[in-house]
Amino acid sequence: MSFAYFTVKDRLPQILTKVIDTIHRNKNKFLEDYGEEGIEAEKKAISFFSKLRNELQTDKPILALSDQQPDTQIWNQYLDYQKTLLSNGEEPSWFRSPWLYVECYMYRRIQEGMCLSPPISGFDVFEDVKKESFFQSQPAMLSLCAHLQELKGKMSGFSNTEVREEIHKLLQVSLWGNKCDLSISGGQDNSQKTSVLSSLEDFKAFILVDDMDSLWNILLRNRDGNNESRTRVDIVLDNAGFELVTDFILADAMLSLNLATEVHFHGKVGPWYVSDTTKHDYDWTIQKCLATNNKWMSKCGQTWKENLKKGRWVYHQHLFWTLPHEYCTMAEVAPDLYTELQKSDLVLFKGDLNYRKLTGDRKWDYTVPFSEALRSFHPAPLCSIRTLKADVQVGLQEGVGERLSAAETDWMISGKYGVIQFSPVV
Ligand SMILES: O=P(O)(O)OC[C@H]1O[C@](O)(CO)[C@@H](O)[C@@H]1O
Ligand SMILES: [Mn+2]
Repeated sequence: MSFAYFTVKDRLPQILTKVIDTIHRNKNKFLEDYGEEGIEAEKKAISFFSKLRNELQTDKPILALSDQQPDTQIWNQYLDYQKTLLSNGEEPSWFRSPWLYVECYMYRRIQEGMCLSPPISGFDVFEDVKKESFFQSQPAMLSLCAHLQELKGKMSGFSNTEVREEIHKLLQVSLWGNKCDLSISGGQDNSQKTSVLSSLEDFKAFILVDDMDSLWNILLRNRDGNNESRTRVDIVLDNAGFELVTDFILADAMLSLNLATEVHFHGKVGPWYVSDTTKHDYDWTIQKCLATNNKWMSKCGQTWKENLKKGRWVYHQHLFWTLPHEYCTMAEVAPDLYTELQKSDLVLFKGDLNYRKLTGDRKWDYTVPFSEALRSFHPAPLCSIRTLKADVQVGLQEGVGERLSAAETDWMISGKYGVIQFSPVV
């Protein structure tokens, strides 16, 4: 049984069941906020999601979206396109369509279900689990915040070698932070319990592609350049919770160590793949850090808030990140976003889903160069920072993929391995 099949058959219905439970559990909140209308909406949403789960489990055709959102038409056109790929008038269905498309489609249908259930439409069905995962990983986050503040205290005398070592560390922390997504665990707790910093050396053996020095060469230019030089780094965010805090720590360090002058973050417009970061999650996380009674963490929160105010950090959102499209179509489907990314000196793509979209989720040979798998997607020098949770991997040395496959059947989906994989503009 392929991982794709297992996902659609077991994991996605499980996530829908959790969504239904969550809405049911919040019934009183809806009653308090909206009275009887809130209760009616709760019923409507639950019946929508039960029906959706049934469509999925019985392999019904993929339906066009019926809400009126800015991306509705694009989704429906994409469905029409999927139809053209099938011969003899067959209809795309849940089990007979590409995994990437079906999985994205399910999350888009969840948005549709909420959208069609006013007045509770603004309710984020994954907010509870995202918050819980933040609180569960708080000890691990605290130790990272303490580490960062300590670093700031001593970095003024740092040599480039020391700075390099530090940024390598924080890149790895951000990589392993990607283990903590809630979609792979079907919405179950998957938080970080221990400090990653102390385990980095042990984990090194699991980094299959390590291009950290290519990033370093870009960042070093800013540090060594004159004061007027500007270096913009973009981070295409993945999960809220522990991973987001590791990304904040990395972004903060890049500014503080004078490796970048501005960091631009890209988040999702709505709830996505359970734990993906929305604007609300982003602001909430900074606010929560700021308000804790731990002095290191609250100092971090304060700095991050100021960074936003002063424009050193910028938050962006774009519909494209929640479309099913692979990134080689970005220039055509979302030219404005492509142009925005072209302004960057380095774009970091966090997480597994981004990797699948970068490579088009194809069955590439393990040794195909990353730049080739990106096809025409080269807006700026870019890097994927991702733990392996889906069966696509390129850019490995000859024989490595085969050796791993022989030794561990689940090496591509366990999240145990990771890559920090760079592509220049070619
Ligand atoms: O949060 P991430 O790293 O993008 O992981 C999400 C991944 O989890 C899955 O749902 C299961 O592997 C994939 O579809 C997806 O690529
Ligand atoms: Mn995710």
